[in-house]
Amino acid sequence: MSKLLKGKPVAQALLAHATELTAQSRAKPCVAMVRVGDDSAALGYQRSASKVLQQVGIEVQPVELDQQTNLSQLKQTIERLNHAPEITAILILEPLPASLPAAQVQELLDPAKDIDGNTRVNLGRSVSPRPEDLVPLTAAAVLALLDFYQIELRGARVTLVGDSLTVGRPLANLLLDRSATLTVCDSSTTDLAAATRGADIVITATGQLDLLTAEMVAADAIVIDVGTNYDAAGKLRGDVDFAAVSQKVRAITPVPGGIGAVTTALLAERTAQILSRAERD
Ligand SMILES: Nc1nc(=O)c2c([nH]1)NC[C@@H]1CN(c3ccc(C(=O)N[C@@H](CCC(=O)O)C(=O)O)cc3)C=[N+]21
Repeated sequence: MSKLLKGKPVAQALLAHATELTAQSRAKPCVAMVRVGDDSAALGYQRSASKVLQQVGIEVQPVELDQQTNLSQLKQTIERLNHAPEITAILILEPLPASLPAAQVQELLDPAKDIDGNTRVNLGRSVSPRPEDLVPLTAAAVLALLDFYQIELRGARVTLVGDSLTVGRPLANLLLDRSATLTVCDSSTTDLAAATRGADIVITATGQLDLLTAEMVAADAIVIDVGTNYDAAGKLRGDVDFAAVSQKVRAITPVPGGIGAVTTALLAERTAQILSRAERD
């Protein structure tokens, strides 16, 4: 049985900092959460993120729009939030309806309020990140967890499975910035198992249930599961066949209770930081 790399203790440290900053601020930070339609992944994230934000004293303003909302209507809403002084940060929940191009919609955000780090400006900052940058949030959560458990990246053979614009690409940048020896795989990779077997650290961010099986990993590997999928029974599961892989490897993140918990805590810490910096400057 491997060591469990739990997200909870990582999240606790981030949430304690968020609580402290929020208590010191004159105004109350507020996150606008924009949801279009009723997708279950968007709803699930809205629910867990709202709970965590409110726990540390951050207000949440849900902005719930009809499934039929068009791009120009959504643009109006986002521009209003960009200019609203009481809104500290804006999160546009994905997936959006197919009629709305997600990358184009995220690009409407003021990069200074783009808490999830989806605008091209914030994506670009992942190439050479500074501590105050809003680099893509889930990618930053992976680094926060690796750092908390003092997992060395310099010279480590890291195989990243998944090259999405929201997670894989920025995460690749953050890993390269730490001098990892990086392999990036996607759905076109011809021999995925060869790439994962040779890795000291395997990171999955694909949205494919049970993509990573025990035969695909070395016994001394560290496995980081960024996936959030729902199985046939409606249970939250990652990309990794956890039952089998956790019997074999050195260390592994659980789902739930792994990267997801760090992501929501980092969301809270960042929001508190935006307001506290604005009040200081
Ligand atoms: N613009 C945008 N950015 C996202 O980052 C984004 C998104 N849209 N849409 C949906 C997916 C999914 N996602 C999750 C993050 C944390 C948990 C999370 O907090 N999970 C907890 C438990 C939650 C539970 O038990 O339901 C855990 O893993 O321990 C779940 C899912 C972010 N996503």
